[in-house]
Amino acid sequence: MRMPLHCDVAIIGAGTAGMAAYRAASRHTDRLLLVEAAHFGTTCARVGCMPSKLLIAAAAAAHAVCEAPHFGVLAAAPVIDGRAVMQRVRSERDRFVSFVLDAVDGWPEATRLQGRARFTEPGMLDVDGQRIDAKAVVIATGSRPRIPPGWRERLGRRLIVNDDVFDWQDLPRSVAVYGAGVIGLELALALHRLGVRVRLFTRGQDVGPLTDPALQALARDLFGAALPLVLNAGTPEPQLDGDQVLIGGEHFDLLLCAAGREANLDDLGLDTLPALPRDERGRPRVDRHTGQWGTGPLFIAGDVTEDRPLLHEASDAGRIAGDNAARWPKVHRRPRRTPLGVVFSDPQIALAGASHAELTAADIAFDTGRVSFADQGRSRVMRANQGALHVYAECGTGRLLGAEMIGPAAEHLGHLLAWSVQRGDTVQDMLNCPFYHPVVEEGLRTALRQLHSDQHLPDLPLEDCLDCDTQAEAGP
Ligand SMILES: Cc1cc2nc3c(=O)[nH]c(=O)nc-3n(C[C@H](O)[C@H](O)[C@H](O)COP(=O)(O)OP(=O)(O)OC[C@H]3O[C@@H](n4cnc5c(N)ncnc54)[C@H](O)[C@@H]3O)c2cc1C
Ligand SMILES: NC(=O)c1ccc[n+]([C@@H]2O[C@H](COP(=O)([O-])OP(=O)(O)OC[C@H]3O[C@@H](n4cnc5c(N)ncnc54)[C@H](O)[C@@H]3O)[C@@H](O)[C@H]2O)c1
Repeated sequence: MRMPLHCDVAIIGAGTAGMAAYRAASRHTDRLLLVEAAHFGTTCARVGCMPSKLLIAAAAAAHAVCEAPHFGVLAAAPVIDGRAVMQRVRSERDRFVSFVLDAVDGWPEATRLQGRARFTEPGMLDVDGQRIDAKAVVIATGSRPRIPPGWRERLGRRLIVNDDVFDWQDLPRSVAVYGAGVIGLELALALHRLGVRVRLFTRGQDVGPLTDPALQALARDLFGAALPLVLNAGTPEPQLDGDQVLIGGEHFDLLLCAAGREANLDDLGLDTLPALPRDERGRPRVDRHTGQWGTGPLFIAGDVTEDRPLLHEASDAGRIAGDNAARWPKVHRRPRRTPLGVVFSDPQIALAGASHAELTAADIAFDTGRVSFADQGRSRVMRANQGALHVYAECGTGRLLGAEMIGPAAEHLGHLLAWSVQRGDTVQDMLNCPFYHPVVEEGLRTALRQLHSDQHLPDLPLEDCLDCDTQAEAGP
């Protein structure tokens, strides 16, 4: 039996959250252990954010060629060299991963351990036979794709998940995609634009994360026109037919399952610990300002918590958890940022601040400012004049609460809106800011002006407000 390793903080999982936890904890102690079961390099760099955006960039290049004739620029239909597309995706992906690996390699070797960690009792872990005795533990084990029961057994290697896509040597001829959440939507659109025969199936009728019913309906229309989409498919029963997958009466080379993700919590030996608080859906009930789970020296961060599973959130949560694990028992409460989510589809989607669903569920009285991009000047110039933006502000004060949009430049407008929500701006504060011409942001100004006029808030003194009505002063 090997002697246990003793440390102040053990971190399980070397993804974005685990690495942030390691960096934060290392400011307090060098008695650290970072345990990784599979690959160092993070989900984001290896099989998530970065390679998916590389594939989307190739799809955008192909789409631009298809669009060129609409501008009077004649171009032949693009020829997609699938091997070259995937070569660039893999080599750029490897470059991003190498930066992460360089960071990990820069940390003392004695603080890194390869193996699968499980609790055997509070503060005690087993990593493939090596015992670890830790004063505090951070769980940062991420998540994995959810696969309907029986699909793996039935379809074998014809069933794939996002991880598999980015190791392709060439593009396949056809892919059925199941799940129209963020991953399904981004990958299905990219593959479709790269000439792969795609059909996107979704269990219900929602496409992407928009919660505003009018915008969700618009998303269904826009994406239904952009690619073959089957709504309300339930949970289909795909079959293997020769070397093809048969789903919805159609054959495909592959079935890409993008039906959400499951937290990597089940194989951690948590049953050896005193009961930990969970919500009604079984998710960890965590104080997101401390990262503490329960009352002892146990912290948890990143996608494993199923709370805003995004890169910047995993990084923030990891930092808070690692810092507090090392400070234990002196736990500090830290602020969190305003929610911001972006989908890199075309058109893009953004959610900033509180969503329509959250405002409605919380029974908050809010007004909505709306703009359609169909006739928005700059959007039309670019032939990107699709979609709409809804901005939500508190009744009575005009304080900006949140926004949802599908349309051009959503990744940028989403940032402006999230920053304004976080600052506590009112609609008037935003209208007081400069808007250049001609830019997509002018669409935001239209929505804000409509919201301001609908809210019937008293005008500010004229010396404080350039936009305020001068009628009263001017007289009849
Ligand atoms: C296809 C895709 C695209 C995405 N695109 C974006 C995007 O554009 N923008 C964005 O903000 N977010 C995006 N995300 C989400 C983002 O990648 C995640 O939020 C982030 O990577 C989560 O980091 P994490 O540290 O929680 O988990 P991970 O990075 O997954 O790290 C968890 C680690 O824990 C390890 N582990 C698990 N169990 C154990 C164990 N028992 N012992 C030891 N180690 C263990 C795993 O091997 C893994 O390395 C995307 C995700 C996917 C899948
Ligand atoms: N651009 C980005 O920032 C980006 C890109 C990709 C992923 N991500 C992050 O990764 C997370 C995971 O992405 P995702 O697409 O896996 O999740 P998701 O929550 O966005 O979508 C999951 C989809 O699967 C469906 N679904 C859920 N349970 C199902 C079941 N049992 N059977 C069939 N369908 C089911 C849902 O209805 C939904 O359409 C996202 O929530 C997002 O936070 C972000």
